[in-house]
Amino acid sequence: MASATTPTTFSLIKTTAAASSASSPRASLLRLPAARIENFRRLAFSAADPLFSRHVALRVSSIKGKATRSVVSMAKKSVGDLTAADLKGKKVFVRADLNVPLDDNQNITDDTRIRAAIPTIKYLIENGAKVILSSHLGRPKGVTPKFSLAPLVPRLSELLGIQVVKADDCIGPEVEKLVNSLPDGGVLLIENVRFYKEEEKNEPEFAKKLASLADLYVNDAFGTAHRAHASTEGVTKFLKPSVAGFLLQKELDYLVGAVSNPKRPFAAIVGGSKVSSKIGVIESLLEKCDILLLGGGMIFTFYKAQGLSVGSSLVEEDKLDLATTLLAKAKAKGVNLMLPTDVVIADKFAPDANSKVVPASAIPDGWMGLDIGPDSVKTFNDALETTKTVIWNGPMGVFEFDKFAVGTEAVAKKLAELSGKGVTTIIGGGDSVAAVEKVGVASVMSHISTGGGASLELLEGKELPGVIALNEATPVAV
Ligand SMILES: Nc1ncnc2c1ncn2[C@@H]1O[C@H](COP(=O)(O)OP(=O)(O)OP(=O)(O)O)[C@@H](O)[C@H]1O
Ligand SMILES: O=C(O)[C@H](O)COP(=O)(O)O
Repeated sequence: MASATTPTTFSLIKTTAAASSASSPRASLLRLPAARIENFRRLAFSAADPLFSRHVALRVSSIKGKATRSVVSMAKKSVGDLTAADLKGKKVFVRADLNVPLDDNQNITDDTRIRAAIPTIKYLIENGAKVILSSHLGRPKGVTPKFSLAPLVPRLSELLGIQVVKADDCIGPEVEKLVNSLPDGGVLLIENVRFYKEEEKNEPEFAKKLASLADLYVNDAFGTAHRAHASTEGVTKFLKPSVAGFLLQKELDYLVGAVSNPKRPFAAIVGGSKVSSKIGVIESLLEKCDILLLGGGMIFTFYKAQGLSVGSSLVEEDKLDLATTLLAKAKAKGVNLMLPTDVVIADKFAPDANSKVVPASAIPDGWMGLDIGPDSVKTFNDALETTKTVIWNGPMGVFEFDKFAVGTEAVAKKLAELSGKGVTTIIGGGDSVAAVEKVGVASVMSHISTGGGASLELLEGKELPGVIALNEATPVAV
């Protein structure tokens, strides 16, 4: 049975580009309340976006039988589609991304990814499944004790409310023995799959061995969904059904659904170190957003492309033409692309550097820009005031140094304020998530992605191998 907070699907329409223009989904709208018809139109319209049509379907949900709102979901079979009848006594291979940071004493310093994996595991154990839980940790070359998953067992057990059993390997007779002794509703954490080089090489024989432990497969490892590895992609060839976990689904709902089909005005804030690592994201967002705010180290390449002096700020000389092209593209598309008007400059790259605020056009030689200035914060805040959807990827400055964290923290605070007013706020992973957590406003955002690389690839419009490999959801006529 679905838990009280788990949306229960009572109708599902696969909104491929073709389906959205066909008459059947439109006809099915007639049975929906007026407010939800508008929602549906928005969603169906966005099916013209090829990424949306491949990853996303319309899901009309109910909680405890009460019709709620339409939410977008991927057109992949979900763990929520499996009932107790499908799961009781079944061995379920769950791939999660439990790649959490550990300190020198093997203490977990951020358990976000463990907490994010819990709803799927809980759903499975509450429905009587035997869960074989797998993950990678770090990038080990062969068996490396410091990358063992053992330190995760106490926290997992605490969050699940049961004692999680740990295997010393991820394949082999000892693991099989532990699987066979698992009770219904039990959880076995198998060892780091990356202790075998075959994992990252996606070797079919290794995938087959992992798959042989279970009856069916759930992928909830959003953070690793951009990797075609044995435990994320290879196993799906041997386990049917292979379905999406709740976390994977939620990430796609926001990073594909809400972005392809935003409530407007839609603003994107892109920062980070280099323009070269964000080209794909900027180009993709330029197709969708109304306002694009740029910050971080990349702005100096844009300034220099416009003929400004940037002192010793970070510049990618080989991307000057690209910056000019992106500015022209934004103009042609009617996107309001805004660069910071002032910057905080430093006399060295250090936390205790001397600093001052100058207009973007007045960076002296020998000084480098490490944050956006107060005027820019105000201008950005004013621009964000009117928005209904905001996505943020990449810090505004070198936020690791307190002196240069002001711009990034101001954006985090503004997004928290907007979230409180009903604006959809999506934080796209990596350093921006760290910044939001540092400010203590993570819990108020609409969605905080658990994937750095994976969220970036999704925002670039790429398909994720770990998602593509899953079974399609069965369309249900309304
Ligand atoms: N003006 C600047 N000069 C130099 N480095 C900067 C500047 N502004 C931001 N950075 C650096 O950019 C880095 C983050 O860039 P990155 O592109 O990796 O962001 P991200 O996309 O949020 O993170 P991830 O790649 O982990 O998802 C931070 O370490 C920050 O210090
Ligand atoms: O931390 C991450 O981004 C994911 O766990 C993927 O890790 P990887 O980059 O080592 O594949």
